Amino acid sequence: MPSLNPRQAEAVEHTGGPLLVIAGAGSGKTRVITRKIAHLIRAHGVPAHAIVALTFTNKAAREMKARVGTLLKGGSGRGLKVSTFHTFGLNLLRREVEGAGLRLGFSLFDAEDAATVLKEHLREHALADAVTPAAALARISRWKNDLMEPARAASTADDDFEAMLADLYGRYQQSLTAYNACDFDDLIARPVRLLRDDRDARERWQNRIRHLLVDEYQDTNGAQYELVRLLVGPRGAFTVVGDDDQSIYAWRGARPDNLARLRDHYPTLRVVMLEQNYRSSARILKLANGLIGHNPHLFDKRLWCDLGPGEPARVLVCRDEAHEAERVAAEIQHTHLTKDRPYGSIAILYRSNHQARPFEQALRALSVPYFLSGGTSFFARAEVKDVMAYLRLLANPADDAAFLRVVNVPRREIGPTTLQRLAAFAAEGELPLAAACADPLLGEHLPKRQLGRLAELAGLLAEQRSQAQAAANPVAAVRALVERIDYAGWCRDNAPSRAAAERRMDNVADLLDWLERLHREAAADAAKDAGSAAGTRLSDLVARLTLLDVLERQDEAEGGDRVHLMTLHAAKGLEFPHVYLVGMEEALLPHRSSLEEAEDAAARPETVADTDTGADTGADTGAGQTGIQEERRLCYVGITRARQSLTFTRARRRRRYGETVTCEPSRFLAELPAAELHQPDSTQRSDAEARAHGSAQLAALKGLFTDR
Ligand SMILES: Nc1ncnc2c1ncn2[C@@H]1O[C@H](COP(=O)(O)OP(=O)(O)OP(=O)(O)O)[C@@H](O)[C@H]1O
Ligand SMILES: [Mg+2]
Repeated sequence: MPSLNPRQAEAVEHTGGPLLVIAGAGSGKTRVITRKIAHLIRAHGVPAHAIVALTFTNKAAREMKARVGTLLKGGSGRGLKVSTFHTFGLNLLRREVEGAGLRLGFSLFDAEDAATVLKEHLREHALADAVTPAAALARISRWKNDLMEPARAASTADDDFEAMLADLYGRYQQSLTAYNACDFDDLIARPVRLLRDDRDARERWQNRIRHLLVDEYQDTNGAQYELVRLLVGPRGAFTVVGDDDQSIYAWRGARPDNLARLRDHYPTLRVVMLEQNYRSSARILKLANGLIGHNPHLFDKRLWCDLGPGEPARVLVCRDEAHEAERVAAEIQHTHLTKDRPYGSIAILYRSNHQARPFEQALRALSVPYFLSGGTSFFARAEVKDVMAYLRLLANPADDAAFLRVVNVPRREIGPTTLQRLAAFAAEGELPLAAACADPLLGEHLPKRQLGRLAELAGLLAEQRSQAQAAANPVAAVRALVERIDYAGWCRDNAPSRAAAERRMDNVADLLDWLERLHREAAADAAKDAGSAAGTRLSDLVARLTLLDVLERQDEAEGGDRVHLMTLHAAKGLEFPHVYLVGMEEALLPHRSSLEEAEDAAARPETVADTDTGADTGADTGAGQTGIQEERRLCYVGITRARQSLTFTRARRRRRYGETVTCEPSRFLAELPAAELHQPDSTQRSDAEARAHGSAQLAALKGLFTDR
């Protein structure tokens, strides 16, 4: 098997039973997955549609599909299912709608929709001061990720507060059922429940899937663990690959000990460790190993490489965030112009989205093209949410969250009192709000004028809905609706400027075009996959759209030679020749929240003693350290993205909430082996600035030639 080392080949060829590949960053875990898929199809004749590969981001799924595509020439990979866990769950629910306790055309609620539902319940029970919707949602999410139903959550609650949240959880689930909606966590929890309780469904799926592969397995949560187990069944034909040192989703319920649990559940589990790193130079690897050595480990791993020592890593100390950004931007431009370093080979990685802004400004000022993953989501924009809400209502008339969003967009003069009466009436009759609007009995509760407005809205929705259902292309009906409500006019009247109004309409146009494209794709899929009852219903399109996060969308616009800007979370699994890991300061990385957790723990006398236990191993195992450990893993993920060069930066001061604060260097810098780090002394600051100046001149010169 070419270009696989013996261990990798062993992992690829072991196709009969359960297999775990546990290995450090850059050791070829993802390569094992793609090669194995190709091997199963080519050498074992497994049909592509009987293989399921699961990842955590849309980008990773798409890349994997593309890689397998190049390995398998000539269409034998068609029908292969590579997707995120959530997309897989959605597809399963669409095929098993009734068994899963849903009705056709169910809605997918995002975090904001879910918060709207919770807010209603909090208000109704006068709990708005007790807990925020976001905090309640986080707790509910953890219960769901641990597969705890509301009743069990209530019976295991330790105190009144937990009991109150468990009660809220129950009400929230009832609302979702009434709205015929799922939230993101349900996309995993519902399939698990279905497969657990319904033997026929379970056998159907187990027969359908001949081999299941999971990348980044360390980030699976309890529900995802169960889902994998139920899908593979007793045969256990699966391959999972992971690295406990790269587990960075504990805050979302990820359980790296899922790696260890596998051994208990599958006694025949084969474990393969990979130790050769093919990605990074020796110095980068030493830094990575040095840092992660401060964490306790589930598995002991050694990583080596034969790529040579490489360049020393640097730490640039900057005055403030603007200086940090300018220095990095200037250096990027300089190396691009003088060393022909492609912009696309460079990544700027940071802990939190808000850190991106100064870098965007600085790069723009130097006309360096860049590409930002994440940031304000396309789907968080008001105009996109408005049109999406209309879409959702057309797809699912019971979607009350969508109804409330658009009832006065454009303005219909339907006031809060009217809405409250409508809601009370709807609740009494157990009707969705949109249906209540058209109910003949509503007239007893509302004055004529208000009634007329509501009826008009209901009529509009019903009419467009039947058009959407009748049309071969439901997107045309959506376009017609946007025209009919004169959404463009509403934008003009409500945007702060004409330019802003145009931008909003551009986004709406983008959304519609995109929907059109998805519709075509879905139609093609349905034609190929005759077993799917999915078709191209509007609700499918809406659900697909909701699942695509901003990364996906922006990836489409990617292309061209651009610097990558992204968070450490988004960078997982990726690699870049040159990496800038910026904002290496306490409170940024490690993130403030993890520091607070550590402080809280230290303040509790009974746990203080525990902090000593890690001392002899050098590992950070003390109380309150789990957050810090996760931050350390994030830093490890960042370092191990780099192939050739790695540059850390930090600022001495930074503006935070409107005031300038002094910043401490990140503790992680001190944990790195000093011999591998080069810290140019601060007089070089002016150096970088001089370079920036020189670069600007060079750029101007280059421009002179290329413009002609
Ligand atoms: N046997 C090999 N020969 C040559 N190159 C390899 C080999 N195995 C992996 N690589 C290369 O090493 C790099 C890292 O591989 P890959 O991304 O699969 O690692 P990984 O273990 O999944 O990393 P991460 O933990 O960051 O996800 C890739 O560029 C890949 O093409
Ligand atoms: Mg990988």
